[in-house]
Amino acid sequence: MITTVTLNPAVDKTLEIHGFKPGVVNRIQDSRVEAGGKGINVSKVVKSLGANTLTTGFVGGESGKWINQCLEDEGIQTDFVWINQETRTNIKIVDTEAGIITDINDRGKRIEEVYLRELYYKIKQWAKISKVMVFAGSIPEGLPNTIYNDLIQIARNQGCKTILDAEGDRLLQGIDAKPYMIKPNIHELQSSLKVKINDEKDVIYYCKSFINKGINFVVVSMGDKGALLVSDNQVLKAEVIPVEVKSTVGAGDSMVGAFSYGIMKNYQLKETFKLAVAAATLSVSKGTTLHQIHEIEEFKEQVEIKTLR
Ligand SMILES: Nc1ncnc2c1ncn2[C@@H]1O[C@H](COP(=O)(O)OP(=O)(O)O)[C@@H](O)[C@H]1O
Ligand SMILES: O=P(O)(O)OC[C@H]1O[C@](O)(COP(=O)(O)O)[C@@H](O)[C@@H]1O
Repeated sequence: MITTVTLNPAVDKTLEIHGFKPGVVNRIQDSRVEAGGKGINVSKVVKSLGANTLTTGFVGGESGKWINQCLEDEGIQTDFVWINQETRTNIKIVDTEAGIITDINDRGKRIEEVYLRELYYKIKQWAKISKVMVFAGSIPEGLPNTIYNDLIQIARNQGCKTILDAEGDRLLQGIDAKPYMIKPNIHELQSSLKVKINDEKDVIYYCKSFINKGINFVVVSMGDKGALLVSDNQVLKAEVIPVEVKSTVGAGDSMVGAFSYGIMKNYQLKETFKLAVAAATLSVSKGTTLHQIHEIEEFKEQVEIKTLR
């Protein structure tokens, strides 16, 4: 089983506006709401691939109940810690004229110590029966900066392989706990390390520094420039598959979902990378809803992976 942990889930509200402009009245053409947050999106992809998945983290209020219900309806097992505050709503504005997406993410409500203790307990229990555990997304106020480091250690001590998708200090602190895999996007890599990345050689250089710290492999997604995978003895590059973009929200989460699946199944890295690019491409062209496995498989045929080293 694959367990995903979202410390800061969200109701994702997407607004499609043709020619969005700040400072004037904008008219919405179309809108939709989805259960979101990085780990939750990962679970949706795992479910689409046909594997069992459970999702945990903090939720509360009517939004929390709604998220929980959506996930259960999709066949995703849930075991959230229920807080006495409302789960956040994140707004995504899709400008259908310019093809630009603007994310407006709420910070999320403060988490009290008592809820954190409950989460630690749940992580330990689920890690015992999970092959892979995914930690993804921002952290709400009230949680220590070392939270991902602590949780990864708990999961690893139970024999679970871990994946971390975070940014800034949370990513760097988490890396010290030696997760099996990390997946920053190129912007997160730059901002976390406070460096300017000029080309692929730079990406590979920084990924190698993580490998030297005990990470098994690093995937850096680069939006419409594709993705790089760096391990101890391989550097792979995936080209992007040109598609009509519906929304890039959750594209990286789809990659992580497919990687967690491939790791659980002990697939070859190259094979898993193909699956991940296919899942991300499908998400870009159709959004972060549940997909059919054959739709992912169809894109997989088109994925080209080059071996750089
Ligand atoms: N415009 C696009 N067209 C086709 N594929 C895309 C596009 N943007 C992203 N992807 C695919 O999704 C993957 C993850 O996207 P990225 O935006 O880097 O992730 P994140 O959501 O973490 O920021 C990319 O490596 C690529 O395979
Ligand atoms: O926890 P964060 O960093 O605020 O991100 C939460 C948002 O990220 C998402 O998981 C999408 O991921 P990306 O922004 O990486 O595409 C949304 O579902 C959610 O609103």
